[in-house]
Amino acid sequence: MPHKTTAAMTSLNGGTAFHSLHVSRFATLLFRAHALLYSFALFALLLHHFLYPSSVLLLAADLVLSFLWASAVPFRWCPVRRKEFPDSLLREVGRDDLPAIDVFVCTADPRREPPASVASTALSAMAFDYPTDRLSVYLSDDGGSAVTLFAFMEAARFARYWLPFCKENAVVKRSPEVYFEEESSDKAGSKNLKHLKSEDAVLEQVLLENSKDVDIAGNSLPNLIYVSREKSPACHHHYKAGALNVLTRVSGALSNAPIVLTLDCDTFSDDPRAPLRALCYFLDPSLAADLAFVQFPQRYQGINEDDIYASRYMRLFRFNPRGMDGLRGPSYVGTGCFFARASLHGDTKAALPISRSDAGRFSASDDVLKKAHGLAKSDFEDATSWGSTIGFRYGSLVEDFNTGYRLHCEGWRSVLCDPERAAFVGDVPRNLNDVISQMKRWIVGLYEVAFSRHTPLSYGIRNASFPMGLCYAHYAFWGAWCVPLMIYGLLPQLALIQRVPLFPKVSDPWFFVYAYLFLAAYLYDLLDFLINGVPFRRWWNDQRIWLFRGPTAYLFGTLEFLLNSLSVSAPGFNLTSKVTEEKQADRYARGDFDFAARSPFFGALAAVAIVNLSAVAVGIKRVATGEVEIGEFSMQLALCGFVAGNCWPIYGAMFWRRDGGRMPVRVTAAAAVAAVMLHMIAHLVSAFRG
Ligand SMILES: O=c1ccn([C@@H]2O[C@H](COP(=O)(O)OP(=O)(O)O[C@H]3O[C@H](CO)[C@@H](O)[C@H](O)[C@H]3O)[C@@H](O)[C@H]2O)c(=O)[nH]1
Ligand SMILES: [Mn+2]
Repeated sequence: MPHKTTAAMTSLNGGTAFHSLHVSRFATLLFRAHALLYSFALFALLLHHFLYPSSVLLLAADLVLSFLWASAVPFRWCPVRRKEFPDSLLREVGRDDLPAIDVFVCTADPRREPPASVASTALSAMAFDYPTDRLSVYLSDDGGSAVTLFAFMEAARFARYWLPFCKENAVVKRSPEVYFEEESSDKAGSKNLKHLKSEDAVLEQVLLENSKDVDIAGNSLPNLIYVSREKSPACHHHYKAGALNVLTRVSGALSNAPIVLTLDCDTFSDDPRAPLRALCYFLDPSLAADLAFVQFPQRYQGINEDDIYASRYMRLFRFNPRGMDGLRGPSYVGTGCFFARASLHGDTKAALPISRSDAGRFSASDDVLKKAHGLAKSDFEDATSWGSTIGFRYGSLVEDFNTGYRLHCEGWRSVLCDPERAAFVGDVPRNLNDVISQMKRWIVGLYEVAFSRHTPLSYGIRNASFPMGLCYAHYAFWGAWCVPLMIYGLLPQLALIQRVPLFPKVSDPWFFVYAYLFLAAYLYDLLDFLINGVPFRRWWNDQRIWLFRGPTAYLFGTLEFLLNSLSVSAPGFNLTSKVTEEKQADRYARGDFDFAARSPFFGALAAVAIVNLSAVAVGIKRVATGEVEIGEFSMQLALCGFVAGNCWPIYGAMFWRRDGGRMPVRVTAAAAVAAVMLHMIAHLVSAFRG
């Protein structure tokens, strides 16, 4: 397998190159050839539907599949890889001329996001290999928790030892929690967390000030500021986007750095030179004029060997961004992203390029603090453009996706910074229910963009370019996967049991269209993973989880969005827990699926699994007894065999596992009832038609 492709190297920066761009000709050509053939086959498939109509549902499934396939083409059309040369940057610019950086860290709930870990994330950013007189770290605490504030006071003291220690010993892992690999003592959940109470709940506290505080070696420390914005029932607080906008304003008053880095509370820095890498782009005059953000991919720690829940999101965070980078730039993924502040203020692009020596002046005088206080009040944004045309955008649970998308539509660009060694590392949910819940929230948020007046299908295509609009449409309608997955996961199986053939016989030439479409899609996907050095088993698990999302995250997300649209329910941000119970963690480390929750997701998943298992059993029996001819049902049999094979962990969890990760009996029973009902409906329908 060719791991390296021919690389064309272009220097984008006239004199000293701060970065380079590689276009992989081989991969591009290979994909375009594949895309051409595949689109012919898709046309043939649709033609077949019109010549020999078999089922409207299958037609609907194939139409959605075709849309999702076509909208994913731009991701592979001309992917690029970049490289940064921070040493060249330092030689050219010099440390004293680097622009100031404001780092934003968000946290929301001390029970789900242990304050010690959050503080560790902040410390890892404070310890960046960067002049401390132009580095400020802001924490937004949406939980308004006294424990978090206390943890940050301790962190401020600890920084006096930690920063010189890192620098003297050239430590690369600058998250103390990760460095010491200690289990933080209060991870198991502290019950009596006090919430801060002050007159109006806004609380801002400057914990470290560069001009005053020094470490034990006498060097100055970066600024560290704790912010807890005011929340009131009268105003929507807009979740993380609201928190980020408060930080944007508060930091604007205090330090006003031209570069802003956003981090989730679990995303620690694992490369102290990450800011320098981002600056390789921001300080390149040929890019700077319209560069809104430099995105590092989301990467994670603690994923098990085979990555059973496909937590790496290879397509989402690794492959697709490279493709978008060859267009107008990758989407914003919420963390590990450096912004040009000007782009957040909706400033005209003339405000850029960032002046190199824009050190920003930190001031925390009483006047400034008073002003900042007002900026964090809950009603400050009333009748302003915050969240609509400036700052992080509101109206979607995926504020990151929405914000990046809108910036691209406004003409800004972005760059993917994807060094070999992960620069930022975060946590993944370690039980299946959390994994699915997280994705369900994303699906709802993505639909909110899909069906807004800024829908990528028209607004996006018009404003961000045709291929960018398609990429965004692909994501925005991600939940639509539930249509083909549910239909292909149930209909052919139920029809098999009712003796209704749905697909061409093996002897029929049309059979090859189906076979080709399935195999080519699967093989190409596998190739994508293998070329990128991902072992086969991880790919296998990835496609399995994709199937599992059909009756769970995709379906429930779609239904939830529908209910929200009808105002039956309202969107909510269910925070991903960063705490895993010990037994769950053990199961995850062993690579055992965790079905312990009494979750409707598992009920739906198990129902589909039971239908497929029964179809396999009945189908094999019928073929063995000569009741049906195998050629007529071969595709239906192969399909339920394939799905049932993928469902193996579900059968284990229902029938023979005895450990804590097995499926609750109630869930299994509910699923069995649902499966029986599906069979009855199928029976009635076929009786009615026959
Ligand atoms: O009201 C809120 C809700 C969340 N957060 C913070 O937002 C971050 C992300 O929340 P998390 O529960 O970890 O969501 P995930 O789904 O794991 O996060 C992914 O998806 C989010 C929504 O698209 C992005 O914001 C994140 O960057 C991205 O990593 C965390 O630091 C939270 O503390 C807040 O500050 N206020
Ligand atoms: Mn997260």
